[in-house]
Amino acid sequence: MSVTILVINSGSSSIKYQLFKGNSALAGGIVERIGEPKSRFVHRLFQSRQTIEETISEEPVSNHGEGMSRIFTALMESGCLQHEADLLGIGHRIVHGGEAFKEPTLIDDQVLTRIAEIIPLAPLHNPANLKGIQVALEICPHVPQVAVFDTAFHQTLPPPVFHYPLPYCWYKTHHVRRYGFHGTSHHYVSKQAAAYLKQPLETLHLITLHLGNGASATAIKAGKSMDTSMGMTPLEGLMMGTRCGDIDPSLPLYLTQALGKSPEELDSLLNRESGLKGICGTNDMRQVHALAKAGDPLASLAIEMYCYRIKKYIGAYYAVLGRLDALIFTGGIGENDALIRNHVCAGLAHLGIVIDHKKNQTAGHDIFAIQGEGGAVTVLVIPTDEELEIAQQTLALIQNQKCLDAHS
Ligand SMILES: Nc1ncnc2c1ncn2[C@@H]1O[C@H](COP(=O)(O)OP(=O)(O)O)[C@@H](O)[C@H]1O
Ligand SMILES: CC(=O)OP(=O)(O)O
Ligand SMILES: [Mg+2]
Repeated sequence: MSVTILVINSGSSSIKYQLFKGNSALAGGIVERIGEPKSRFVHRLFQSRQTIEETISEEPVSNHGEGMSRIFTALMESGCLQHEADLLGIGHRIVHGGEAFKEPTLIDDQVLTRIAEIIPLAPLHNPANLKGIQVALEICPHVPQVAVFDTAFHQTLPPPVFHYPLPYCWYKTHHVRRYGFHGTSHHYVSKQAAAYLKQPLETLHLITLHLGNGASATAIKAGKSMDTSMGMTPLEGLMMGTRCGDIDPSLPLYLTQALGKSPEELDSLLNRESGLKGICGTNDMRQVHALAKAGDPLASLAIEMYCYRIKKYIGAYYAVLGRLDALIFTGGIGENDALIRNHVCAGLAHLGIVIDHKKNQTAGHDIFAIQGEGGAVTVLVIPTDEELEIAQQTLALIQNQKCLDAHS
């Protein structure tokens, strides 16, 4: 049981987790609605990436500390862990690493302070991520803990891409720039694509589309992020489940002046009440399709807007890359939604993007190619696995550190 890594993704009201032995996930789950009267804890055991057992508990979980204790108890009771000391390390997803963190980092007091300093840039995500580290440190003070940042992969963005056309001093004084997110996912699927195509990542020009609740597109050249649709925060870019993505920056000012909206109301409006939900009332793409099928014109409009905006980014990133070897769909929608993939790719034959409708209907857990005849661009559906990527990066860093310690 020694090479076991626990991955924690701690959000404001939930903790997601997965326990890995090597590259195999043994168990995982989620504690959600923490602090609310109706919490829910789902614990699953896996074998060959399939769930073989699922336990659901609806007892209240009052805080993150209690949530983490429940996770450890479940891991021990199900025999996945005998003792905390069986863990070689714990990897934490941290959404915002600012400019300070370009790679996975071993957590110490100084790192905790620096993550806390970045809170103003990611007020929705970083406080909850920090909380996850704090409670994991309380439960496992002797297990090495590693922070893996969503922003790290995008630290290669060139200056003309990451600067906003705003007074330059804001960058210097307030770190105002584009950072990009979902980097762990974009990085993971780009490596998977290279392995599938049997070509070195360094030779490939790729566009990766992470379409989950949050959604982002990235242009990747020679394994490096050259542009990405999210910006200083995960609000910029594509239309998302509840986030608006790109809008006229004057709009919040207009809403303040015309409707007297406060900053808090605007934050909630743009982050939680917009996107698919804002247009047709639900952020669940499956429900959007059901509504559209039943004749709801706003659900059809939401689907068209969603796909149109992705198409625009594909065109822009094609121009950035100069050549496109593969277009990659991932995330809950990208992996499962043939209709969205079809709408996104429709009319892009002039860019070499053509879909085979039969192949596009494939469903499964593995990578599959869906390009059709005459399409010069390979189109791939690749299940993302941010947790596995975090586990691998955590393990690599800890093993490297052990080597360094042994030689010092
Ligand atoms: N079979 C499916 N068909 C269409 N959409 C799906 C399917 N399964 C999940 N989704 C959509 O995926 C989205 C959530 O994606 P996911 O990557 O799980 O999100 P998160 O960003 O929370 O990790 C939701 O909009 C959900 O409706
Ligand atoms: C950064 C971000 O948008 O993450 P998520 O998709 O998990 O909300
Ligand atoms: Mg996800």
